[in-house]
Amino acid sequence: MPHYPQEEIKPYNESESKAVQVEKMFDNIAPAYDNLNHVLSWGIDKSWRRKAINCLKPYHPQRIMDVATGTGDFAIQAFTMLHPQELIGTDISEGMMNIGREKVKQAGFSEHISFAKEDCTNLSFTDNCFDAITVAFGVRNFENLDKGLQEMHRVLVPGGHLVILELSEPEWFPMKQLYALYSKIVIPTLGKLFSKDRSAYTYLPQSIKAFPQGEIMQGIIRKAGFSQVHFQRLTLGICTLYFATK
Ligand SMILES: C[S@@+](CC[C@H](N)C(=O)[O-])C[C@H]1O[C@@H](n2cnc3c(N)ncnc32)[C@H](O)[C@@H]1O
Repeated sequence: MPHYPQEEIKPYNESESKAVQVEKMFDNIAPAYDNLNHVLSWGIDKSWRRKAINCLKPYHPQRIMDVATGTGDFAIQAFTMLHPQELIGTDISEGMMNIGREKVKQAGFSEHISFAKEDCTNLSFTDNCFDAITVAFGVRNFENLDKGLQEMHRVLVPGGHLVILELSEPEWFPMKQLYALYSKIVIPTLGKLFSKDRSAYTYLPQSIKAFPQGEIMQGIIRKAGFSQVHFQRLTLGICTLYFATK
């Protein structure tokens, strides 16, 4: 049974599970993902990622997992800024990770960054084994948000940190109105043009709209067992950064 509205928003149909459809969708759009990502966010996603990784700098995490790593941008950026001994990128889409693997190889980081197919709502790792976990634009896609957060909490060491970046809907004029136009017209049109998968880019704004934001998401993260949960709205509320401690 879905607990939150976004768990009912699925890319293609009502019959298959959200996880199966999300995996298919990201396998489909993988070749277009990086270009579209940077075009749709006007490149601002890079500064959001830097801001998120900077939260971890004071703690010098040595073993990091980048959940929903996709094509590996966040993993590569985190490795470059934090120099951990080990960084594992996990995701349910092999199509996305194959592009990430190639980028990691090109960057010469293959010894330090690895990839593994893992559903975050059922991780295969033992308890207390990561110093930090990052997730960029991933939690909105989980079939069961509570389970995903509980699993991340389980595999973090006590005192370890979780950083989440997620897209959000701006609440105030004029960004609220601008974003409404952008998400209804620009995102689906460009998405269809570049990726040939119109459903994927109507799913995107619908899932952002349904996803719990700000104080509500803060409460959900606390409920999974985290303490000191803080959040910060970025770029007038288009994105929100959450930072929590186990
Ligand atoms: C929008 S992409 C984000 C990729 C990357 N983090 C970035 O910043 O560009 C979302 C990713 O979440 C992955 N994903 C969705 N549900 C997942 C789950 N339950 N467990 C692990 N990864 C998941 C998708 O396969 C996809 O690669």
